[in-house]
Amino acid sequence: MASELTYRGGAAPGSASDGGEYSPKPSKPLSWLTRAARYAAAEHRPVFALAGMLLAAALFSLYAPSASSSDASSGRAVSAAAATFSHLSSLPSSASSLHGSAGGKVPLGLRRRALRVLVTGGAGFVGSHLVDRLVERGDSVIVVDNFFTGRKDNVAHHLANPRFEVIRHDVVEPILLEVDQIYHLACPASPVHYKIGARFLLTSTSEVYGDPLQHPQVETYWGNVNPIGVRSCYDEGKRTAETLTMDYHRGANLEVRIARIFNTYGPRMCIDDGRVVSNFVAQALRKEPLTVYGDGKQTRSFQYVSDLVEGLMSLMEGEHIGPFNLGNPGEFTMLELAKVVQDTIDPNARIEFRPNTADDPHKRKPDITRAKELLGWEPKVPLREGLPLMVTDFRKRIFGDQEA
Ligand SMILES: O=c1ccn([C@@H]2O[C@H](COP(=O)(O)OP(=O)(O)O[C@H]3OC[C@@H](O)[C@H](O)[C@H]3O)[C@@H](O)[C@H]2O)c(=O)[nH]1
Repeated sequence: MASELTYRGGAAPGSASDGGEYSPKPSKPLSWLTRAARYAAAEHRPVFALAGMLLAAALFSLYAPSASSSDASSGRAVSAAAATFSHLSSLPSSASSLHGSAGGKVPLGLRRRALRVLVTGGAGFVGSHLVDRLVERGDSVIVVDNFFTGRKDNVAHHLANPRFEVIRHDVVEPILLEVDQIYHLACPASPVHYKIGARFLLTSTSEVYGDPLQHPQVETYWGNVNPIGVRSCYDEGKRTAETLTMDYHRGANLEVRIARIFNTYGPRMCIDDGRVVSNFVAQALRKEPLTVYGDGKQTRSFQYVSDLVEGLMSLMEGEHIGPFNLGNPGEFTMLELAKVVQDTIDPNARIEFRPNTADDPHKRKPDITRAKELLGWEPKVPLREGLPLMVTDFRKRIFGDQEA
């Protein structure tokens, strides 16, 4: 079934490995024409040359509409959440151009055309904040979410908006959608599933650095990950997703972007999924002790969700593939974080030490030089300003509106 929906572009070109012949984005677009003409002249077969020209004209007219960016619907690439990676790598090289078709800079004075944007995992914590910003700037947004961890409540305020759609769907299954951009925030068992023409942004993670031996972490660092440990499915899963994303870029000329997201917090975060900020905030509000794992001296860098959303959008709209670290370089030990939570919610909140989990990274802090220079992005909300905003939301959700 999946394969039927996968690739409808004609015969598969050769793979990149078969003698380097396959070049998804030919640097000399007319070289084939010269070769064909030489061949036709040498073989005295003008009829074949004529047929070749007709074929080229037909292909051009087929492709031309998707290259236009002046019209929202004609410029929209057909995106089919269908392909397995092996199928996707056989897409024709003309499926997308690297720059400009899906976003990009708009000259001053011209109104930016509205895009149709797919956000997988758009009912989740980060996804729903991203959806808010995309709707706000005038785009049409389609959310695909299986609601395993996402919540309808997170996007309920958009349901009456004709520019918003939500589809209950697991992204491991094929789906056909027409979009310009794809923000892939869902974290499925198997990674990218989209055929293409749309620009694809993978949300990877700081966990690709594992328990890092370099500090702070720069994007060029390859990481220190235990391949068989209890957290490997997440770490290695995201590393594989990065690999496949880049393979698609190189092999199928897919337009891609990769973000490595560091610890993020804010309103709408899952209350009970065990992350440290949500745990501490919920515990302090419920008058329970704050559970500090290990000695509490391990560090993390905490980014407010609106900063992350701005970073993701700058990455999607910009011209650079990445990977880019998106995180707040402000570094805290877990004991320091507990202190901020005490100061914000309840100075009398007790701390209880618990055994730490296996392979817990000892420290983590993003080097964001690359994002600053190439995306013009840096976080703006310090922990002590962002945390109270999250606390207001948690208070409402834990105790109900009346006690907020
Ligand atoms: O109650 C708790 C929970 C967690 N912790 C500690 O807090 C630290 C952070 O733990 P979290 O589970 O919040 O987050 P982690 O840094 O381990 O992973 C996170 O990082 C980057 C994201 O991409 C991942 O999605 C997210 O899991 C760890 O050292 C953990 O041991 C506590 O001290 N107490």
